[in-house]
Amino acid sequence: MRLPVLIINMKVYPEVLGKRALELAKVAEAVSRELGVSIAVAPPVTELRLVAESVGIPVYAQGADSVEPGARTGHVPLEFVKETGASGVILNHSENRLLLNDLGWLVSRAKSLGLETLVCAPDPYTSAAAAALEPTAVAVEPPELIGTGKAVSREKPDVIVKTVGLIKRVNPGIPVITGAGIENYEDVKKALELGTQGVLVASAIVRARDWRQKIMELAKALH
Ligand SMILES: O=C(CO)COP(=O)(O)O
Repeated sequence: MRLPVLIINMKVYPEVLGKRALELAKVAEAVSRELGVSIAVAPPVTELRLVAESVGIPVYAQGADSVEPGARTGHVPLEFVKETGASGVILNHSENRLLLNDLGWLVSRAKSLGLETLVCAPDPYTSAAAAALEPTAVAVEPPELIGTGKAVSREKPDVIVKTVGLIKRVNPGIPVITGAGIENYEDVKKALELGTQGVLVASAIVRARDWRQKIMELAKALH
């Protein structure tokens, strides 16, 4: 992924049901082109192929299961994510947590498949542990701020600073991203000032009345 980056996690909000996910991805692509900034999208799994085949910005799966292809009803193995054309996968999101063993397995298997990995973690020490697995990037997201509109960069700047410091000690090559409650231009600016290389945003964009306006506002802070 090109840094700094704005990653839009669409989750499964009703606002992105069906083809609306592709519409949002197209708005993100247009803004990325206009501003020349790096924007990635993570659509619902049911829309992954459609979005990956239709836009020229990086598309991430919101998750994957730690299973090999085979007799696994209802699971999503990494091989199936890769085949949709997605370029990466979000792992261990607070709303979809994994066991450490499974996370380690997924990160290394993704690497061998050529898929990028964004591993989420709720606090600085867990983030440092995630960095030890050598994913593409780590995203620190205090779960209590997710979806609240209270930005991690405003409410808990110490969490970001500590995470950046710890990860530097574990592996200085792993970029730190942050998310939770990010709402406006200032929240993104502050996150970057505190040493991150991007933000992971959901509700402020997905639930905005005007997607383009909100994505523009947040993306401009990456300049
Ligand atoms: O969970 C998040 C992104 O992965 C953050 O969600 P919000 O932007 O809605 O707080």
